Amino acid sequence: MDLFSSEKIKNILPFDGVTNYHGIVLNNEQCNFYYNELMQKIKWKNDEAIIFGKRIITKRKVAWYGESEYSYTYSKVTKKANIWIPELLELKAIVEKESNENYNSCLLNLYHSGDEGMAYHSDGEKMMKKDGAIASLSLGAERKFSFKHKKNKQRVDVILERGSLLVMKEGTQTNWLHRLPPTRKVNSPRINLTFRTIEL
Ligand SMILES: O=C(O)CCC(=O)C(=O)O
Ligand SMILES: [Fe+2]
Repeated sequence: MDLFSSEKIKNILPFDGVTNYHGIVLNNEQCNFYYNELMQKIKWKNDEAIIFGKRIITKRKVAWYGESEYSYTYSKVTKKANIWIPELLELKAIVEKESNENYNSCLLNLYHSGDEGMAYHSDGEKMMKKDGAIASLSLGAERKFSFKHKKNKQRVDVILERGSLLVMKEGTQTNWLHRLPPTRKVNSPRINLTFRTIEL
């Protein structure tokens, strides 16, 4: 983060957490380039999860990447990571510079249209660095993203623009849930990358 860009960075949570919206960090050309590369090169798979004891397959596609083929447990199902590809390392470098943090893994989500989303949750898996930053980079369609306070249920919405960066930091996962609500207004795909630190 440099002195001049810090003006546009703001904490969107009113209390009990820091989540900084950095605005657009990739130009139009970079957005098109990485969107197309990731669509083709990522090993997209439908996600499996156990919800209320039942195994479900999501319409949304996902992929985990990192420096080794570590196993990780997410939504109660254990999966194996893929090794970084050059395009992801380039994006990781951009995000690390902008957020002034380091990451060792990335979860990618592909929402084919507005009828795919993600329900309220927080990202506090055992393997994740406690209260570590999670940097969320968005490509493709713009979507609304919502936070809900775990105790008083206060809500905060933010529009995640194409090429934008949102960094969830201290307090966010402990005190707030977040979701990507489904919407009828969007009928084109969105790719989201969340860079994280996993303790291996
Ligand atoms: O798609 C998004 O913007 C958020 C995804 C998310 O919350 C997650 O992968 O944990
Ligand atoms: Fe999340």
